[in-house]
Amino acid sequence: MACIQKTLRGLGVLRQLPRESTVNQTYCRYASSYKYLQVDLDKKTKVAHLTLARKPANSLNCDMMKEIAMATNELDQDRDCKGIIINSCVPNIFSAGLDLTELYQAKELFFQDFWRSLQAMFSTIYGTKVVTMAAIEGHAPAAGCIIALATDYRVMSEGKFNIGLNESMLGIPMNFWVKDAFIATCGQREGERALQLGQMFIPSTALQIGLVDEVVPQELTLPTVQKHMKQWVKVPGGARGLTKSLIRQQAMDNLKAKADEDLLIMTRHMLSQPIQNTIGAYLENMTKKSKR
Ligand SMILES: CC/C=C\CC/C=C/CC(=O)SCCNC(=O)CCNC(=O)[C@H](O)C(C)(C)COP(=O)(O)OP(=O)(O)OC[C@H]1O[C@@H](n2cnc3c(N)ncnc32)[C@H](O)[C@@H]1OP(=O)(O)O
Repeated sequence: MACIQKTLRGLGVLRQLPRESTVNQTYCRYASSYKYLQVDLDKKTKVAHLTLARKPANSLNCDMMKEIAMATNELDQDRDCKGIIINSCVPNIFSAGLDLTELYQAKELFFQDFWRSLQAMFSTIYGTKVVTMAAIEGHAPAAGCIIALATDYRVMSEGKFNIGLNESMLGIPMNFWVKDAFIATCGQREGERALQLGQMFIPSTALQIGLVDEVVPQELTLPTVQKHMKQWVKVPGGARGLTKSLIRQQAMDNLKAKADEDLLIMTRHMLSQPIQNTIGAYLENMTKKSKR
């Protein structure tokens, strides 16, 4: 975990985090400092629920990504926490991805903070030693999919939902750590196809390509994740955690070593006029759609 904290500090995201939860009860809430999350730790089961709570679509603004990194880091350090379930309180939407309103016409300094927060959110979830699982009860495009990809196990709801990395379709070129996470999960061939095409998948196809581990009726999504979590946290934490680090350390090291380069490249792309025009047009379409 020292490694995650170092990365977060390096990325300028880690501020003063409370070392321990303030309430010493069986069911403990870390709520006080979070605006866009609900974080509950059940000290009996040692499982936390980190619920994305930014209506209307859980689009990830800069502050929300910082909160997710901080909450994950806080839980990682809590001896009473062995597992984190990430879910959403917005019906039918896990997360709509990056907040396009913050990306549109962003100033360079703000964008840098934004992108570092995205890097930190991913690396904190990806690098935590505790078990992480995603209950995807709705759409999970782009950065919504990235949150899910960073976890250890993903259960998605049946229904007319989409998950995937549609960046190419938005004119946004893929970057290395998202590509690596996708390929580590779905394989080289699927990566070549899905990432170039910016493909989004319905739940059954996401299951076929290994992007999610299970698809179940919506009302069973969270209970299914809770059931798996119960099993995973029974495995001796030291051995499991070290095994997880062993598997993920190379990717973590790469991200740390090349975070500045990633930021430079993405700043150039994301603030370029063609991508800004695409984001502007996309936002206009979304506004028109919601007025209908
Ligand atoms: C580049 C390197 C690789 C990866 C690094 C990470 C990069 C990631 C890039 C991104 O994440 S870009 C964002 C991509 N996201 C999307 O393309 C999804 C856009 N949204 C949708 O497709 C839909 O909103 C939905 C399928 C998620 C939900 O559909 P529906 O239930 O019909 O809701 P609405 O479309 O009416 O949306 C409700 C509400 O939320 C606003 N909204 C939705 N998505 C975003 C967003 N990404 N940013 C900001 N705001 C968003 C939408 O405008 C509506 O707002 P109202 O005020 O009109 O209610």
